Amino acid sequence: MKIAVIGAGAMGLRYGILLQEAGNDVDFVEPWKPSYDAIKKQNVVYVSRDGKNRQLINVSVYQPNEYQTEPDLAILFVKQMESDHAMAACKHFLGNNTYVLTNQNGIGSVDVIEKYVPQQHIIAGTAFVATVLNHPGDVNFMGNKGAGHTHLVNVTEKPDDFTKQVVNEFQKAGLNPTLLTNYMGTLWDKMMLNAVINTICTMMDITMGQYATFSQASELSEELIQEGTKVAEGDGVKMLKTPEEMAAVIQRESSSVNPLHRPSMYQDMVNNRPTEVEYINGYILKRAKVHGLDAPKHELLVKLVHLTEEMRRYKQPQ
Ligand SMILES: NC(=O)C1=CN([C@@H]2O[C@H](COP(=O)(O)OP(=O)(O)OC[C@H]3O[C@@H](n4cnc5c(N)ncnc54)[C@H](OP(=O)(O)O)[C@@H]3O)[C@@H](O)[C@H]2O)C=CC1
Ligand SMILES: CC(C)(CO)C(=O)C(=O)O
Repeated sequence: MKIAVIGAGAMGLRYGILLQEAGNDVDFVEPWKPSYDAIKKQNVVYVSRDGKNRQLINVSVYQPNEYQTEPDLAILFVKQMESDHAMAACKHFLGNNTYVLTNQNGIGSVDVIEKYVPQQHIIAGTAFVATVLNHPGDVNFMGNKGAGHTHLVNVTEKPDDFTKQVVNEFQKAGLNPTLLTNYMGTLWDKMMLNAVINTICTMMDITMGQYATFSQASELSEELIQEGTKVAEGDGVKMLKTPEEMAAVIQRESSSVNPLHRPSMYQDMVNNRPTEVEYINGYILKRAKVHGLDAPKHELLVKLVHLTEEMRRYKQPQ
């Protein structure tokens, strides 16, 4: 399969390299100039696992304006707030048959992608996969080979033959995909995990494994998920799991799958970037307001994350 990965950051590199190793023809199209320059100069990407066994992987990287190949599949893996800019820069190579796939955190980018490709050609979903970008062109895959899993779902909720081929390629690449047919339920499911783990680990400056050792972790996770679930129900979304089941997933992902990981929101916070909180807890809040519902716990978390973002200006550089 001809695949163009839009965004050669942490997750773009992880998916692209794994799909390349599984035999696909993968190019990286990188709108972020410092990353493009670094990869082009090195001519390779440095890949380590849990910070060890650093290897060199050959990749092909292009800037959007120089890329003229029409891929079967484009995978969008930039931060939510970069989605529109990246899609606009890449629209010239998206052909009538190209599908666009996103596994970004939070909810929002499908609305952006719909401006550029028809709904029938959008595969959404989520990544239960932890990755850290040390520097442009230098990535750390957290977890052992084959760690993590993905959920894929058509926006139309009608899986077609091409989507099944994508699932097959994800399987070969060790991305452990499950094909689902509940579009919004799938996105909300992962968003609830991020609304707990990303936000709390960022605020508390802790790893996922450390959160799992908190004596009231399950209770706290469940409270936040319950509040979010009421909003999802107001939106007519059928959640994939009960709040109890979701809290158990968070506990398992934190204690056994990614105990050493500091979620991507934490990485944004310490690197002085805006976080994606508005697409996660902030999304819950926005939908609550539409339905005249309250979501005070998520509202507080959003404010605290923004407070921390703004207060970085008083911190001394390390
Ligand atoms: N990392 C993870 O473990 C996971 C991430 N995700 C999701 O995947 C998506 C991509 O995230 P991730 O791979 O972590 O992040 P990236 O590695 O792509 O991005 C990290 C940072 O790199 C810089 N950057 C990258 N692309 C651009 C650009 N086009 N323009 C300007 N700056 C850029 C920005 O930092 P700066 O402003 O400092 O230049 C950015 O915040 C997000 O939606 C994320 O939530 C989902 C599951 C797991
Ligand atoms: C917590 C994790 C790795 C999901 O498994 C994630 O989505 C992130 O770091 O943003």
